[in-house]
Amino acid sequence: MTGCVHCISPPPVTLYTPPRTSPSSASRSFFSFSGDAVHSLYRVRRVTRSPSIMSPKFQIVAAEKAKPLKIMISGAPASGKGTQCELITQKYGLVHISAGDLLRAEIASGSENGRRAKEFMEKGQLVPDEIVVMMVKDRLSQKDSEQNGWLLDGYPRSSSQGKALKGFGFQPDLFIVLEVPEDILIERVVGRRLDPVTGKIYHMKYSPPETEEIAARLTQRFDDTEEKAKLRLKTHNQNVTDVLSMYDDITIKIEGNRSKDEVFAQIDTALSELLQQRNTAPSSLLS
Ligand SMILES: Nc1ncnc2c1ncn2[C@@H]1O[C@H](COP(=O)(O)OP(=O)(O)O)[C@@H](O)[C@H]1O
Repeated sequence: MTGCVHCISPPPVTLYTPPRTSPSSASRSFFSFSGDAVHSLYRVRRVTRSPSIMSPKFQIVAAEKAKPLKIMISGAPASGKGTQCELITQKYGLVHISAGDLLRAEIASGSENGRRAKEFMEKGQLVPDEIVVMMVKDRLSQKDSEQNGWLLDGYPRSSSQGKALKGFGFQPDLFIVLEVPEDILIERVVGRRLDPVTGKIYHMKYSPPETEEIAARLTQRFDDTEEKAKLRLKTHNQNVTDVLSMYDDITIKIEGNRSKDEVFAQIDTALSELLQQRNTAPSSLLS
């Protein structure tokens, strides 16, 4: 990556000046925080010509964005993935890529792939790889995902999908697995509703809509009935062990049967630690 002294963008960048006694540390990275959001890591290195506008000998010569975070999240139906994804993307600025949402968009488009996908989704089964794999790959390859990092939700759900992901060169940094007891999952699924206007997810018992107006427009996913949720859960249980075994070394299991803030606090800690590790290992980070 190349850059120039005038390319200091985005703005919340702080100069790092290494101690004079340690010339070897003239190249280093650090976090740039703005409000609540972790924006990026930037490399600061020594420049040979010292321009007059900046008195230290060190300045940002390239607003080089370090490798963005690549996170996967998994969990049974209604384990809280959607809610946590919203909180994660708000704070970390990652692109949320939900396999289920991509498939629902495909159905809504009226395409042949969408029609076929719906047949499997109705039965709570996995949609065949020939439909899902390229759909997810294409989304991961888009510029925003490459630049900002991604949060992959509901993918991979089988070892063949995991292998395909690896084959395309997508290597996640962390695999978050939400664990929730089954009886609670079913109750969560049947009470779940979506506000099509705001995209907000409600639960008729645990987080009911604020107004009558919102209540009147709420929709339910076609596969959020008890019968279909049980089928989805069965499919999930059949596949989860295979997928977990592929990502043993980067998996964190989170107890999902807590308030959304408590669950997020655990995830947030893991992500902050991950970023911190990168901060203290700059060479591997920026290579
Ligand atoms: N990676 C995937 N591979 C195959 N089918 C998928 C995948 N992700 C989602 N689906 C299909 O979409 C349905 C809905 O998925 P999703 O929206 O993630 O909800 P949930 O995880 O609550 O079942 C699944 O039951 C399955 O039929």
